[in-house]
Amino acid sequence: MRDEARGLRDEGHGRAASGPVTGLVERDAMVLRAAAKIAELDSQEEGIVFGRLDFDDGYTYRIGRVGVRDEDREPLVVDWRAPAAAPFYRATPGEPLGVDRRRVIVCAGPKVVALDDEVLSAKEIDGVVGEGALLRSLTRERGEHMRDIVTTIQREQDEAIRAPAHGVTLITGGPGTGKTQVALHRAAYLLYTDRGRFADGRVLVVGPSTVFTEYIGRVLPGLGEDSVHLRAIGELFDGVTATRRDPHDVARTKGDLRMVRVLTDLAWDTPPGAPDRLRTLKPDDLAEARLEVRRRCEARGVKPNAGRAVAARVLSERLDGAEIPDAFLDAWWPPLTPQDVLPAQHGEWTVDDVPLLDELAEILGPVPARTAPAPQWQLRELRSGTRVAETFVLSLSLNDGWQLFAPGLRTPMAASGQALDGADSWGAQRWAAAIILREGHKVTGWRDGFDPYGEEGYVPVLAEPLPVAEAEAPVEDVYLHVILDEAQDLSPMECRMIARRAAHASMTIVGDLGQATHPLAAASWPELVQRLGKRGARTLDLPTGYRVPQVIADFAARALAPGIEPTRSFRPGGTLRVRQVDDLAAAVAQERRRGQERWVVIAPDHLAAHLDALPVSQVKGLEFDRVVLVEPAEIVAAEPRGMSRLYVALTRAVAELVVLHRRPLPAPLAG
Ligand SMILES: Nc1ncnc2c1ncn2[C@@H]1O[C@H](COP(=O)(O)OP(=O)(O)OP(=O)(O)O)[C@@H](O)[C@H]1O
Repeated sequence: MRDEARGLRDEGHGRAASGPVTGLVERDAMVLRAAAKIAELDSQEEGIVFGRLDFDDGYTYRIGRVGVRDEDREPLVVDWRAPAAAPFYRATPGEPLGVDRRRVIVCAGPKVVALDDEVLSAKEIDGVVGEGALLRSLTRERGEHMRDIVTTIQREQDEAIRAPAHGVTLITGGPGTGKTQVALHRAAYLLYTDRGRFADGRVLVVGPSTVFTEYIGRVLPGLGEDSVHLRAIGELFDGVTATRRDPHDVARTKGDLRMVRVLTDLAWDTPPGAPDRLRTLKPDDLAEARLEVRRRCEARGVKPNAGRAVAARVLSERLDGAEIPDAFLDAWWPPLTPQDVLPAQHGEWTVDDVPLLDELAEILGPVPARTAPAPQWQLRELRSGTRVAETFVLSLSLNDGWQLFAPGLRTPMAASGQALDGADSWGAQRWAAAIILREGHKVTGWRDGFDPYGEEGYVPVLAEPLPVAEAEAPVEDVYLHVILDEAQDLSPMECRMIARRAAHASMTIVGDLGQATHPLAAASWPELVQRLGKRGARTLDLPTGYRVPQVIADFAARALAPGIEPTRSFRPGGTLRVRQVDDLAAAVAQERRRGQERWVVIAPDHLAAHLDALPVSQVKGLEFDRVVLVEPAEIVAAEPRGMSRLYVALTRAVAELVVLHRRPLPAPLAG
């Protein structure tokens, strides 16, 4: 397959650059496709085969990260997402699906280092080897980033990953049940099943924070998928990256649906710095005129940014038909961006501001593009053809052959990729015309001119004057599938922001009501689904925890909200220590010194900086080998859903949890 891809690339490069313009486009497409394939194959070398299924009818096949076929198109390795690979994840001794033996092949680079076999039939099978693949995977060295689980996906997880794409799929489960993993593998699965539909950024995955997206960011590329958009909630509005959250009381106000009304009033309000007099019109008259403009616009569904003409008419009527100067309108009814209306407080927007900015974008409407005509100087130069400054120019450099310069650039056009040697001026013009056409301009003739270095050259006469560079119209995010992780925490305003992006999309909603900490979190899943503008969902529950050992899970479950089932844990081992201390900082330092192990300290937000710890509000979705958790009572006291916040913090440790407290433990933990 590599050879084939390389052949394709070389053939692409070989297509004559001087041929018809379609040749160039084709060449680019071919080279790009081949490069993508080569990159995919290179990235999947490790573990290209990781499984084997032996069926009771003697049939055997191998499972891998990508499908591999021989020269006759016969499958050598089945892609893990193909229907044929499903028994690898679903067969159990109770329901073997015809599988006699499932083998997991563990590789380091191209070398097989271990085999794990599981016999699913009652028959005697020779040569069974290895320990449980899942256990091995759970106990191996962990890195800073989440790694994929393709080799050990469990049955219920597989069912959630392969649920149909359409409609709404709700995946619930306690901490560490693999919800995030399932969400990411599901994205890869959807791309595999319907690449034509979902490729090119049509799948959006939303996570709670940038720390979290950073942590999980390597999983999809590791699965060979790099076209999925992965965003934190604070990154959904273009142009703003928010990482800090507001205190819970502020978050409660900002997350409330009543903000829509507040923002609407703000959007129609007088912008700061607007003039307050126009001829005979005094401040009160202008304020009244503004209300009238709003009334008329709203009656016709015109948004503020499209209201300039209405504003001009209303003012003109009040000045006996006088024309309103552009300069006045520019200041009194300027086009506004959401950031103009809601400037950042203390120099930065918070995550809770992002849905408000997004709402404002909807209320204000797009900022009208100024359709500036080509300026006079440009038309003049295009007509005279004697200067280069702002148009293309083709010149002959003694050392480098024919070169094409683009408007405003002092270097030859990078897009053309090369200079043309050994051609006469006619051949060079044909070559240049093809490249200029690719840039969107038709050449109708050539005149004499100069290149940016003053060398004589040819300036193309273009069918239309070269337009002044305009800001490109923003590409609308049309997503066809939206995956929400930690969805239990979305406020009504955040749901509106997501619903706008998911209007035409099917959805996967992933979360755990037991970990809901937002003051306006939905009380139930149907309520959340409704907030997202959807109806009904197929629900899949993940019952088994793979992160937290049972001792820690049992302790954490004491903080679990009533009515929610605790998770049964698969992970063995684990230790838990709870210590009351006099001096928290000294105790933390002492824990940090213990052994060579890496400890992560989680503390109430207001103590975090002082203890050089992670603020408890930022650990959702993350996991660490060893956790020191400081002062649970203050975590609980800090916010209305403090107990759920504590539950999140208690369920981050994979191996060891130490709880340090000076104040008495919260009642449920002490019990
Ligand atoms: N089938 C599996 N094989 C190997 N490891 C797994 C499997 N399922 C889950 N894990 C591991 O368990 C840990 C928890 O998974 P994940 O973070 O997806 O859980 P979660 O349900 O999203 O947790 P939380 O609710 O706390 O965010 C991760 O380290 C993940 O790699």
